Parts: sequence; structure tokens; C-alpha cells
Amino acid sequence: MDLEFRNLTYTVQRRLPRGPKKMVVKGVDGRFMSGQLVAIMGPSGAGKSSLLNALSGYRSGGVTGELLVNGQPRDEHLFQKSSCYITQEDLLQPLLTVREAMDVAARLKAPRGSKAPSEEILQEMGLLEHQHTRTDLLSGGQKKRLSIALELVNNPPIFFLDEPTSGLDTVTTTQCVKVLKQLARQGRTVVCTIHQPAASLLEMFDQVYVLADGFCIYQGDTAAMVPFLHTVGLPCPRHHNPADFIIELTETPEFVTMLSKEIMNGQLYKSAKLEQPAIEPNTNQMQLKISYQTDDANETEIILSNEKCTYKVPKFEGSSASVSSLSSQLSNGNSSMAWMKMQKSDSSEYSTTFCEQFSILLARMMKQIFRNKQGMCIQFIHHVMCGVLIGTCFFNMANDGTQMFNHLKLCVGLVIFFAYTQIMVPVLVYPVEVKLVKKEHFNCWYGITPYYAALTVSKLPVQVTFNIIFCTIVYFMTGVPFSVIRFVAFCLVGNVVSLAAEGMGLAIGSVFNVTNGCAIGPSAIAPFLGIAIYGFDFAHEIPLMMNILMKTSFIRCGIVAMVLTIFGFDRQPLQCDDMYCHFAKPEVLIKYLDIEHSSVWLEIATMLGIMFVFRSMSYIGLRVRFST
Ligand SMILES: Nc1ncnc2c1ncn2[C@@H]1O[C@H](COP(=O)(O)OP(=O)(O)OP(=O)(O)O)[C@@H](O)[C@H]1O
Repeated sequence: MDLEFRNLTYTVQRRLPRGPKKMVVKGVDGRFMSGQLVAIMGPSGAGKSSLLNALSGYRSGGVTGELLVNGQPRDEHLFQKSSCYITQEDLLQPLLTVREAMDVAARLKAPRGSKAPSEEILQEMGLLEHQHTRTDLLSGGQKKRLSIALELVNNPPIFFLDEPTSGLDTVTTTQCVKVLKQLARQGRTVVCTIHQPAASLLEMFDQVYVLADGFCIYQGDTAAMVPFLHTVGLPCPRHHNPADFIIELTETPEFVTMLSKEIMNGQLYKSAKLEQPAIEPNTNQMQLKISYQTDDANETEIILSNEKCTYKVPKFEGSSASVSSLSSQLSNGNSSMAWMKMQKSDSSEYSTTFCEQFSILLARMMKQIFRNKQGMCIQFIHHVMCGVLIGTCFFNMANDGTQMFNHLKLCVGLVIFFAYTQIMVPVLVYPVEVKLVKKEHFNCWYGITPYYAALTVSKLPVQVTFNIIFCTIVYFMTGVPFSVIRFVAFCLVGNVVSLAAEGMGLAIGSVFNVTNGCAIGPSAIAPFLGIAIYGFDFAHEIPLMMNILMKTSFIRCGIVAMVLTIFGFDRQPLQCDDMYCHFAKPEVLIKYLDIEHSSVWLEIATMLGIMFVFRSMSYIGLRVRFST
């Protein structure tokens, strides 16, 4: 597929605190042709990643201009299915082997009714011998190749890569660029940003697009760059790396202005053979008025307005199809049209159904959770130790009528434990996970809803089990009189508080897009805020806002539910070893706290409602973030 862009601008604005708007890509034009390996070069901060993000659709907010595919305005949905974006960071699912990661990608992405040739792709990428290695143990170059391999399973005709060589040594960098060159030679359009390639590496690229301060200062064949600079009076010294030379020129604003004018901000394409305008008159569009005639499942006849050609639709034919055979299908420039045709005929957004995505993602998440032995071990020790500590502090105290304040401390302590244990996990883990999910979602692996559903379900078994272990230890060590209903309610309250807290952590993570440090502040304050608000419960005059906050604080609901669980359910009067114990009768304590009209089930239902609100916020937050 040929990509064109006209008068493309990309404006960014810092959100929190809101900063001034800044145009980072300034009305550039350009054209990237199929079968070509294109390097977007420029000094740091020139706008390379921004241009790549805008072109790939990875960022859509703040982008203006015309984006064309094969000369026609592009259909974003179709384009997204036809392209893939590989981020600078190697975002790979942890705790899976190369083969497992590949199989998940193949199950999610391979066209319906077909089997992606995972083994052949791994072979082609030189990863077959590492197929049983865990993804986090791969070297930098292998990670990069795996990132490419994962996207190759549905054989997209366009690849965008953000700095694929960053952090790699010279040999690995060359290997990586060779792989990209091979992908391009197979008929794909491969566009990547690159810092300052060595001269030998630069030669491997077919086309170079140089940016400086958001302007295009060169576009054309790699071989035509030095002659172009010579013609504008900036000859590259002998034995000087042309990439270094042009980047050095960008340090002088006058040169940037002059070069940008010469190349008409990307409207001109400097060819090693002949010079031609980058954007030809709309003759292209005439040629692309096509009609499809399908003879059989494999062959498609495409009639262009003035010529006729026939070729095979790229189609996986079971595991016997090799990447080479796929490549040969793509090696015809026209095959991108066949790809588009194939994608157009499949109107669904993903290759798999909602249920398939949900079950594949759930299986992947469960596998990762159970393989995280260290994490599981830490969680187990944390729950047992905290249970024993709390049990020791309040040992056999639950039946002592003289210890009213200790009873309350126990309830508050338990709720804080459940809240803190769960709130920090998503806040710390989620920002990293979101990047990975964004990449996979953007590359059309799956939708947000099945991901979110799988995320919610996958954590439950382990979380509930550990909470029950904790509850059992505390319940019996503190000596709360046993009854089945009370014990069930006790475990239920703990689990619901932890789910609400987790929902809050997810909401903080996805709505505010905060990184670890900033997230700790609000999330750490939140439970205390809940308790502080609870303190107002004893006051007579509660301001309206505070009242609303109090009623909607899951910490408060948790404490009320916990008190009602321990002292409710027809509990007999507590032992009293003093002359008089005012709070020996559970009803007196409940009345004193002004919660005699509440019920455990109502508080649990309220917490579930709060959890639902938090989870909805985080779901919407994700959707909004992924759509801009
Ligand atoms: N979301 C954003 N908010 C504010 N500024 C931004 C945002 N995105 C990019 N920028 C700014 O836009 C400019 C271009 O950024 P970009 O990441 O595209 O540069 P780059 O050429 O890829 O740099 P590098 O090679 O160092 O990665 C930079 O000055 C950067 O600070």
C-alpha cells in the first residue's frame, strides 16, 4: 500500500496542568511507497515519533491534514486492520514463552477459519530455537524480532516501528534492519523512526524522510540525499556520514528553513533516478477505481480502470504455508489491493468473536497469574502474616464487653487491610499493563470489553482465596462467636471491600493516567479520607457535601458492614468482667454508632454499586485513552 499525507499537522497540549498548545509536526507532505523501507530521521525532539503516531493512527487527537492510501482517502477502520504499530519499548506479555505468545497472537489475529503459520514465522525471524524461552528473558534484538513476529501472524501490508534499533548494539541493529528490509522486499510498506544511523545502515534504507523542528527538510531516495544537499550548496564532506551531516545541519535554523523550502516541506520527492512531485495529480485515483470479481476462494481478479491483472489473494493455507510463500503473495505491488479487498469483505473489527477473545485472554491472564510464583508467594505470606498479627493484637477480644473501642479498632483495621492490599496493586501495575494493552488493541488483537471482562474475572479466584484465608485466621483468633451466616458475611464484606478498593485503583490508574509516584498520593489518602469522613458520623451537624461523601465512601460502608457482621446476626451479650459494661449488649453499640437502621446486605450492595461506578470509570477511561 502506498501512503500519502498532505499538509499534516500534529498539535499537542499538556493536560495536567493544562499547558499551551504546541505544533510538533508542521504541515508536512510525503509519500511512502510499498516495497520500500523508509527511515524517518531527525534530531531529538524533531517530531519523528509524533509523525509516526499521526500516520499510523496511534494518536488521532490533534492531527489534521489529508491521509491517503493508494491515492484515496483512507478508511481508518480498514487501515487499522491493515497496519501494525510496534512501539519503541518492547511491550511483550510477561511470563509466557515465545511459542505461547505467538500462539495467543495467532489465535486472536489469524483470519477466520485459517491457521497462522506460527512456526514458519518463528523460523523466519530466527526465533524457533528460542521458542521455549520466556519473553522477559529474551535479548533486546530477540524481543524486537518477536514483536515483529507477533504482528506478522495476520500478514499486514504496512508496518510502523518507533525506533526499532534503540538500545541495540551495532550487530543486532544491522540484523534488525535486515529483517525490516526483508519485510519491505516482500511488498510491505515499512516505516520506522531512527536516530542517527551509521552510513552502512543508512544505505540499507530505500527512502529517507528527515524532520527538523516539525518541518520536512528532505524526502527521497537515500542515494539522492547527498546530491540534493550538494545542489543546495551544502556539500557533505567526504568520509562524513550523510546521516550525521544532515542532522548537524538542523542545528542551524537558517538551514532548516532553506532545506524545508527547497523540498517544499515534503511535497517534492528526490529520486536517485528522476525528480518528481511527491503528490501526483489524481490520476492515481482513476487507476484505483477498481471492481472485484472473485472466481474462487483463492483467486481474485482485479480490474483497474485501464489495465487488468490477476493474482492470488493472500490467504493462509494451514501450517504448510511458509512466510516465504506469504511473502511471494505480497511481493506483487497489487497485492495490497487484494489485502484491502479481503479486509473489506470481513466487516467485523476483529478476527475472533467476543467470546473467543474473552476465553483466550482469560486463559492467558490465568496462566500469567499462576506462573507468577513469587507474586503468589508474597501475597500468601502477606495475608497469613497480617491475619496472624491482627489476630494476635485482638486475641480473644471479640467477646469482651469492656473493649468497645478495641472492637471498633478491629473493624477499622480489617477494612484498611482489605482496601490497602488491593488498591495499590492495580495502581502500580496498571500503567505498564495499559501500554501493552493499547498496543495489542490498536493492532486489532481484541476489543476493550472482552479484555476488561477477562481482567475482572481472572483476578477473582486468587484474590478471594487469599481473603478467605485471612478472614479465617482473624475470625478464629479474635474469638468472634461462630455461626455460618456470620462467617460467610464476614468473608463477603472483606472481599467486597477489596473489590471496591481494586476498582478505585483501576479508576485512578486509567482515568488519570498516573504513573506510580503520583498514584500513591491520592490512593493512600483515599482510605484515610473515608475514615475521617466516618468520624463525622458521630457529629450532629454534617455538611451536605460531607454527608454525600460519607454515604458513598466504601471505607465507611465497609466499617459499618463489619460492625454489623460482628455484632449483628442476633449476637448474645458480650462477657462483662467489670461491674458495669455499657456496651456489653451488641444492640447498644450498634445504636450508639447510629447504624441500627442499616443492614449488612444493604452495605454490601452499596459497596458493589461503588465498585461498579469505579470499574465503569476505569473502563470509560480506557476507552477514551485508546481512542485519542
Ligand atoms: N503529548 C505531548 N505533550 C507535550 N509535548 C509533547 C507531547 N508529545 C510530544 N511532545 C513534544 O513534541 C516534540 C516532538 O516529540 P517527539 O517524541 O515526536 O520527538 P522525536 O523526534 O521522536 O524525539 P526523540 O528522537 O528524542 O524520541 C518534543 O518537543 C516533545 O516534547
